[in-house]
Amino acid sequence: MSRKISVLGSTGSIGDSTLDIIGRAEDGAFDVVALTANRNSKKLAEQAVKFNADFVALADPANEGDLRARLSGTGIEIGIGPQALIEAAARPADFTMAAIIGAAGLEPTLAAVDQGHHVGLANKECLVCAGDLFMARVAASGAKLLPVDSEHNAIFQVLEADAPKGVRRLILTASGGPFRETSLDVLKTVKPSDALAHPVWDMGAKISIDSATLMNKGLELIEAAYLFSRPSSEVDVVVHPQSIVHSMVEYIDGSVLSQMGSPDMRTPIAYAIGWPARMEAPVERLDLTKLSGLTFFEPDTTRFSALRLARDALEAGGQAMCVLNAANEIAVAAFLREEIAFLDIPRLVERTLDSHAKAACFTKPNASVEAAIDCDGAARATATELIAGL
Ligand SMILES: NC(=O)C1=CN([C@@H]2O[C@H](COP(=O)(O)OP(=O)(O)OC[C@H]3O[C@@H](n4cnc5c(N)ncnc54)[C@H](OP(=O)(O)O)[C@@H]3O)[C@@H](O)[C@H]2O)C=CC1
Ligand SMILES: CC(=O)[C@@H](O)[C@H](O)COP(=O)(O)O
Ligand SMILES: [Mn+2]
Repeated sequence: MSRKISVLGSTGSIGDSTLDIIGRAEDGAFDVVALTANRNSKKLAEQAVKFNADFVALADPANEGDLRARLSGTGIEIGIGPQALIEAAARPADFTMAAIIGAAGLEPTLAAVDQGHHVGLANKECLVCAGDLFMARVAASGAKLLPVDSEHNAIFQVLEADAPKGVRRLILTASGGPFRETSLDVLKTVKPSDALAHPVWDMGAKISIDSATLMNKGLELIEAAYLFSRPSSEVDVVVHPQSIVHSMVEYIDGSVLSQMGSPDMRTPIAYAIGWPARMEAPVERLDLTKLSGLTFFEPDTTRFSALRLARDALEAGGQAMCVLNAANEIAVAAFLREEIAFLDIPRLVERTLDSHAKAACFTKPNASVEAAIDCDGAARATATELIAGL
C-alpha cells in the first residue's frame, strides 16, 4: 500500500533530497499529498507535476498567477498564503517532512504534529522558538517526531539501538564551517560568498551562514535539549571537520556510541521516511580505509560567540531562545544583502537579547503559538532597529 507523504519546503535543499529519495522508491510506494514553497512557483509546479501531488501551497502571493498558469489543466489544487501551508500540513498523510526554513515553519509543522503524523523534523527553528509548546503538542497528539538534522538523527539512531539508560551526555559534532581557521581580523571582512562556501555540506543559504557563525551549532544545542530532554550541561559540542561522525552519546560506563556515514542528508532523510524500517539511500558508501583521518577539537567561542549566546539562551530558558532565533534570522538576511558585516551577526543577536532581557516574560516559555509569534515579531523589530542604528 502507498504511504501518503507531504513535503513542507519542497523547493529547498532538504525538500530536493526528500523528493530524490521518494522518486527512487519503487512505483506506488509513495503517494504525494502536498508540497509547499515560499516564492519559487516554477520549481513547485514542476515538482507537483512530476510527483502528481494533490495540493500545492505557496506562502507568498506574488507568484500566484505564475503558479496557476503552470498548473492549469493538471487538476492539482492550489492554495496561496500562509494559511494554505497550514492546510497543506494538516491534510491526511502518513509522513510529513518539515523542511521550511526558519520560524515561518512553526505553524505548518505544528499542524502536521496535531494530526499525529510521523514528522521528519529538519526545521530546527521550530524547537528553538517554541520548544516547550512544540514538545507538549507532540506529546498530546501522539505524533512521532523523527529528527532529520544529521546530528540529531545520529543521536536518535544511537538511542534507538540502545534504550536511553545510563546516558551521561550527548556530543554534537560541528564541521567548524568555512572559517574554522580564519582569524578574527579576517572575519571582519568576509563576504556572503565566502560564508556560503561550506566545506562539507551543500545546503540552503540561511543554514550555510549559520554554520559559518556556528549559530547552527547553537540552534542544534537547543534542538537536542528539547528532542532528547537533556539540560544544557549534558549537551556538548566538538568540532570534527570531516563530518563523518555525525554525533555521539556518552554513557556512564565510559562507552561512547556514534553514528557515522558519508556527509549526505539523504541518509537521515531516508531513515526518517522509512522508520521503523530502513530504506535504500543512494549515498556514497563510507570506506574507512580511504579516510585521511578523523580529528576533533574544542570549539572556539571567542571567534564564534554565537555558540555561547545560544547556550546562554538555553540556560536562561523560555523566550530567550525565541529572541535569539528571530534576531539571528534578521541578522543573517541583512548579511546576505550585504547590509551588515559578518561579525555584526552575533553582535546584533547579543544586543537584541540584551534589549529583551529585562522583560518579565524573557525566561518564561511561550505559552501559546500566538505568544511565540508575538515574541518573534518583537525581537525582529528590535534587531531591525539595531541594524538601522549601526
Ligand atoms: N540543507 C540541509 O542540508 C539541512 C537543513 N536543515 C534545516 O532544514 C530546514 C530547511 O533548510 P534548507 O532546505 O537548507 O533551506 P532552503 O533555503 O534550501 O529551503 C527552504 C524552503 O522553505 C521555503 N520557505 C522559505 N521561506 C518561507 C516562508 N516564509 N514560508 C514558507 N516557506 C518558506 C522555501 O521556499 P522557496 O524555495 O520558494 O524560497 C524552500 O522550500 C532549515 O530549518 C535548516 O536548518 C537541517 C540540517 C541540514
Ligand atoms: C547537515 C547538517 O545537519 C547541518 O546542520 C550541518 O550540521 C551543518 O554543518 P555544521 O556542522 O558546519 O554546522
Ligand atoms: Mn545539523
